[in-house]
Amino acid sequence: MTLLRLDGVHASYGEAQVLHDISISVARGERVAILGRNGVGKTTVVNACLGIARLRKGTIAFAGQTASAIRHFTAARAGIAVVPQGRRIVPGLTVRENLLLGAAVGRSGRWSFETVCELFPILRERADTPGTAMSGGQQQMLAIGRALMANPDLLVLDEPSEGLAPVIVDELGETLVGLAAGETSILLIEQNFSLVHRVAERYYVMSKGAVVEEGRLEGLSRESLKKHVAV
Ligand SMILES: Nc1ncnc2c1ncn2[C@@H]1O[C@H](COP(=O)(O)OP(=O)(O)OP(=O)(O)O)[C@@H](O)[C@H]1O
Repeated sequence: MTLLRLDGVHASYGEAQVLHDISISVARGERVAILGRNGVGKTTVVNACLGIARLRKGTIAFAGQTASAIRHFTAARAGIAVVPQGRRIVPGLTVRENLLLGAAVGRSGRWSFETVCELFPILRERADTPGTAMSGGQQQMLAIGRALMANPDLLVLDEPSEGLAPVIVDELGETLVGLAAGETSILLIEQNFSLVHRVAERYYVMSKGAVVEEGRLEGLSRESLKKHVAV
C-alpha cells in the first residue's frame, strides 16, 4: 500500500521554482532513496511534503491525506518524522531532553525513551550530557532516536552519512534496514552510494529539480550514477 505519493509536483520558494514535474512514491515498509548532487532539489521534495516549499502544481498525498492538510507543525502528528541535514541537535539540552522533544507530538507506538536506548545504548549512557557534546556518529543516533520518538510511519533522513566514518555509515545502514523490517518506511536522501546500496530497495536520481532516472537497486551501478551523483 502506498504511504507517500507525489504526482506531477512543481514546487517553489517564492517565485523561484525548484521542482519540475516530480512523481515519487513510497510504500508502507519500503526503503526508497533519492540521489543527486548538491542543489538539485532533494531536500525540496521533503520541504514540499511539509508545506515549507510551495506546491504550485500536482498533488502530494500521505496516508490518504492530501498535502494541504499536512503542514510543518502537523507532519509529525500525521506520521512523518524528519532527520534533518546537519542533525540539528538542540544546544543546551541533554540527550534525554533532545529525545523527549521527539515524543512531544504524542503518537503512541513501539518507540519510547527505553526502546530507543535499546536500539542505541550509548544514548542511555550519555542521557544526562549535552547532546551537542557527543561525536558526530552519536549525534546522528540521537537525531534518529529523536525522530523515532514520534513513532513515525515514514522516517525521512536527509544526508545522514555526512561527516561520518565509513564504519559508522555501515552500522547506520544496518539500523535503517532493521527499522523498515519493523514497518517504518524509509525515505533516504543521500549522495553516499554505499549507504544507498545497503539500505534502499528502490531509487530515484534527481538532476536540476527533476527525476531523471528511477528503478530498483539491483539495476543501479556505480558507473550509471557517476554522471549524476558523487560516488
Ligand atoms: N528556503 C529556501 N529558499 C529559497 N531557495 C532555496 C531554499 N532552500 C533551497 N533553496 C534552493 O533550492 C535549490 C534546491 O535546494 P535543495 O536544498 O532542495 O537541494 P539538495 O539537492 O537537497 O542539495 P543539498 O544536498 O545541497 O541540500 C537550490 O538552488 C537552493 O539554493
